[in-house]
Amino acid sequence: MLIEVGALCVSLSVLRWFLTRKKHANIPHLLPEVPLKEDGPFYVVKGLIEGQNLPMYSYPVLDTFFGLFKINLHVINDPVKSKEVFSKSEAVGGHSEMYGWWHILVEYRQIVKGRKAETMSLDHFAVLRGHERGDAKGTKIAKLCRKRLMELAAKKKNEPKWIAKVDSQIPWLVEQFKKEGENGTKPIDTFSLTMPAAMTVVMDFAMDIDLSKHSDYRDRICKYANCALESIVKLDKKKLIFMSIPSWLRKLIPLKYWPEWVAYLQGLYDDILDLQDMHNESWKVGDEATSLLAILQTDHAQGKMEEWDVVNTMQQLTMTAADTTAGAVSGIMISLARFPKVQEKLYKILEVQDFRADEFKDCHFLQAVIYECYRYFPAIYRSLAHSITEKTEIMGETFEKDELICFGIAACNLNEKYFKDPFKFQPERFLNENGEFSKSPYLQPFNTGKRSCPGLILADIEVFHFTKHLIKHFEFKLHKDHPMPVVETEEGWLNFWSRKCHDTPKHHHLQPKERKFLLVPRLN
Ligand code: HEM
Repeated sequence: MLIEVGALCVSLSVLRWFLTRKKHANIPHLLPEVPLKEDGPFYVVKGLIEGQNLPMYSYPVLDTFFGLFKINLHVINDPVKSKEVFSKSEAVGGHSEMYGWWHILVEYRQIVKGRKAETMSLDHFAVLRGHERGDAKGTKIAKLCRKRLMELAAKKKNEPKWIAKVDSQIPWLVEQFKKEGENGTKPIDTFSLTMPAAMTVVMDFAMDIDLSKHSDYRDRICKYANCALESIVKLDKKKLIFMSIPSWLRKLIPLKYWPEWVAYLQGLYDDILDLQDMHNESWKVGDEATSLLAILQTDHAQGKMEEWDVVNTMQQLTMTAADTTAGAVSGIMISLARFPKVQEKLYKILEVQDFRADEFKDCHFLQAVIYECYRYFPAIYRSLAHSITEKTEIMGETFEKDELICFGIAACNLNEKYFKDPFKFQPERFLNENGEFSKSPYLQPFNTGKRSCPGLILADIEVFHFTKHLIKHFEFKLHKDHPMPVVETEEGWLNFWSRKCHDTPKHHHLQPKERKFLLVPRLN
C-alpha cells in the first residue's frame, strides 16, 4: 500500500513538474511583488521598466490550479527588435487566445436563436481572424477587412469628412463638460464623455450613421464596448473553464450558469444588426460604397468574405476604436492639466493662428504634445497578445504554436536608451531643428507590423482635432481634492499610476490613480 501511495505521489509530482516546467529558461520572468490575483498593469509596467536592459521578458497572465493551468505572455522590450519581429515573422499573426470568447457568444446566440444566428459560424472573426499559413482563406479575409479599413481612412479626399465628424461632436462635448463640471467648478472624469464622442465618430466612419441622432444606441453601444473589452481581456477562472469545455458539453449547461456577459453582449450584436438595417435603407449592393460597411457588404456579395465577417468587423470597431481614442484624448487633457506651462504654450500657439489647423503640419507643436502624451501617458501599455501560429524562432528562442508574444509599449517609452530624460515631459523632443514634428522610430503606440493598429490614420486625425478644439474651449486644471503628483523622476512617474489589479474596471489599460480634474471654460 505504502509503495502504491509513494508511486502515486511521485507520478503526480512528475506530472506537475512537466506541466509547470519553464519552457524558456533564457527568458527572464518578471517577478511581481504582489500575488498574481492582485496584480495589475502597474506591476507589469514597473517590472518591465526595471528590466529594461533585457530585450525580452515574460510574465504569467494566468497561474491557477496550483500551477497546472499557466499562461505566460512573452514581452519584447526592445522597439527595434519588436518592429522587426512583428513586421517580418510569418508566425506572430494569430489571435487564437481570444477566439474562445467569440465562440461562447456565437454558441449562446445559436441556442437562444438570436437574430441571424443561423448564419453565424465559429470562425468568422473578421478583422481579428488569425494570419496563419495553415488557414489561407481566413488569412485572406482578415487581411482584406484590414486593408479596406486602412484604405478608407487613408483616402486623402476623405480627410475633411473625418475632420467634420470630429468637429460635429464639439458643441455636444463642450456642453456636457460644462454641465457635468458645473461650469469649471467640479472636477470630472472626462472619459465617460469622450467615449461616446469617439464612438459617434467611428460609427459614422464605419456605417455612415450619425449616432448623436440615435443617442440610445450610442450610449448602449458604449456600455457594451466596455463590457466586451473587460470580459475579453479578463482571465477569470469561470471564463477560462467555460472556454475550455468542449462545445458539445457546454451546450448542455443551463444558460443561467453561463458567464453573465455572454447574454448581455447579445445586445451589441442586435444593435449592430439594427444599425446595419438602418444603413441599408438608403444603400444597396451596386450603389457607390462610401462607408466601411458598404465596402464590406460589397465584398461579401462578391463572395470575398462571409456575412458575419462584416458584422464582426463592426463589432470589433466598437471594441477597438472608441475606448482607445477616448482614452488618448482624456489622457492628453490630464497631462496638460499636470503640465500647465506646456498647456499655456500650446494654447498661445493655437490662439495666434485662431485655432485654425486643418492638417498636422499646421501645428507641429500640437502633434508633438500628442506624441509626448502617447509616450508619457502610455495607457495602452502593451500591444495585444499575438498567438504564435507555428513553431518558430524569435530573438534566438524557439516558440511553439499558441504561445503568446507582444510588444511592451510603455517600458520602451520610458527607456533612456531611446528617449533622453525619459521621466521628463518634453513635447519638444518630437520637434526637429526647424520646429517641425518629427516622429521617433522607437515610439510605437500603435505597434508596428502586420497586425499593428489599422485605425492609426483615423486615430491621429481624431486626437489632433479633438485636442485642438477642447483646448480652445477649456483650461484644464488640477483640483486639490484629486491630487495628481507631478514629479518628473522614475519614482514620481510610477507614483502617478493606479496599483489596482486587472479585474478592476478599466484596468485592461494602465490607469492613473486619479482621473478627475477641472475643465474651466475659456469662452462664454
Ligand atoms: C489613439 C487611438 C488608438 C490607439 C493608441 C490604438 C492602439 C492599438 C494597438 C496598440 C493595437 C494592438 C496592435 C498589435 O497588437 O500589434 C491596436 C489594434 C487594433 N486597433 Fe487600434 N488604436 C487606436 C485607435 C483605433 C481606431 C480609431 C481604430 C479603428 C478605426 C482601431 C482599430 C484597431 C483594430 C481593428 C485593431 C486590431 C488589429 C489586429 O489585430 O489585426 N484602433 N490598436
